[in-house]
Amino acid sequence: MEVKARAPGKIILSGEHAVVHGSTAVAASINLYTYVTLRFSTPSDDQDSLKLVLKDEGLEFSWPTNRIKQEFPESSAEPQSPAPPSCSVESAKSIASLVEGLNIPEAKIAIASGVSAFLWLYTSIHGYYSYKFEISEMFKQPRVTLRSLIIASCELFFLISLCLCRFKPATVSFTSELPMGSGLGSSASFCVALAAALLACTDFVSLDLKQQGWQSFQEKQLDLVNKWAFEGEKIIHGKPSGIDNSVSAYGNIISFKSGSMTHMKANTLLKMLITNTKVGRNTKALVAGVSERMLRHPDAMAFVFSAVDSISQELTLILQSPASDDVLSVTEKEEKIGELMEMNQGLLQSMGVSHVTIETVLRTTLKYKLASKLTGAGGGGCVLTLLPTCFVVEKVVAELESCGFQCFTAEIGGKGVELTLRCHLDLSLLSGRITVGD
Ligand SMILES: Nc1ncnc2c1ncn2[C@@H]1O[C@H](COP(=O)(O)OP(=O)(O)O)[C@@H](O)[C@H]1O
Ligand SMILES: C[C@@](O)(CCOP(=O)(O)O)CC(=O)O
Ligand SMILES: [Mg+2]
Repeated sequence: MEVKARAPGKIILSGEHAVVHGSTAVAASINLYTYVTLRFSTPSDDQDSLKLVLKDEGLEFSWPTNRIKQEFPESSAEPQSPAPPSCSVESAKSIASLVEGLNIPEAKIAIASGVSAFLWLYTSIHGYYSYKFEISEMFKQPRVTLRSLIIASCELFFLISLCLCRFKPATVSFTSELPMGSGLGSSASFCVALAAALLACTDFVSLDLKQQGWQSFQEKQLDLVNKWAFEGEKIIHGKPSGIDNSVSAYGNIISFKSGSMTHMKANTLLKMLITNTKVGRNTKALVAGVSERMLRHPDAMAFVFSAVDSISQELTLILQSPASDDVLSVTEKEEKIGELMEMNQGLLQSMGVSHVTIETVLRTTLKYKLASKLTGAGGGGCVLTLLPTCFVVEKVVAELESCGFQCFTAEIGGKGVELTLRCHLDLSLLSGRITVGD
């Protein structure tokens, strides 16, 4: 049995950093995903360890399940509510000890926080919920077919093996279309995809085993995926606002303030060029830098955050206004959005999160009368450029790429996290190998 989940990355149209301090921000999902495949071991695998495979990095880690049990001795307390707990100091120490022994190459040390978030979500979700043990609906159907029998037996076999031990041996593999650490929310999509795959195996989530292809979660289940992913983001970001995991979980375009969000179907079709400066940076350090600046200049920074809030609120109104609004034509809307993006960029500069390469992108796109702003934490990473309707993009892309940057466009505002199940079963009674749902 294999569970595969995919969770999208995001762009922030306005409000990054300020959103951490309570301002409104507007973000949209993009059609670039992190994929996770979770496969619990079967007796024939003869594997008593938890394996993490980071395909893009060419890295593989593994922990014997006994070692994990040693670090996380059984908790006698039953969970009072399904709400996820935060990582305690004690658990953080256990995770650090599990990560320490891995000898992650120095050049790739940034992924240590991702590995820690992985261990936290894996051990917590395992320890917190019981695995589902329900006989397939198919048995209740009047017509029992060979296919329904195979799926039901497969399900039963899988569930029995899951229930036998607390930290189940498994292989968890990740691959992503998102450049890591560049402002497109790879950390959040990593946590959302993982939380979704893990929760899909618990009694909290019911999925249609008969359905092929990607399927979405019900709203209540999605809320839980989002809450767990937020706990994972805390391990990577330190102090996340929650906007990245929310947009990755729910998709769409969202207006987000202090944990509450408004989902928007954009009535204005926005086309954005994304330019990756390829300058690596770390969201945790940048967020901490803005907080320190706020401590040094609380009054001035309060005005900056309040200005960002107004920008995001105005942007929300424009995005929500009807498509055929006679008052605001498409061109007027685009001009207003571009201006708001430029104003936001100015405020991000005053927060100290721009970068010389970001400034180069801004200068280059301005030559073509295009408005741009950094997206995500800044300090390098990606820049957004609004492409007005009918704009021919080739020349500006060529100029940006001649500076060594990488340009691409992405569809925005699509679906959030989704998953798919694959069920394999060897039936010794039958001579051949039968694979169901593959
Ligand atoms: N596919 C992945 N595998 C392992 N770690 C990941 C993966 N994607 C993201 N991460 C973790 O998230 C970090 C990047 O997050 P962050 O600095 O917030 O940038 P962003 O979210 O914009 O990509 C990485 O350094 C790593 O620790
Ligand atoms: C800077 C911030 O607003 C967005 C960070 O996005 P990213 O990790 O750079 O993709 C932080 C947050 O909202 O948690
Ligand atoms: Mg991030």
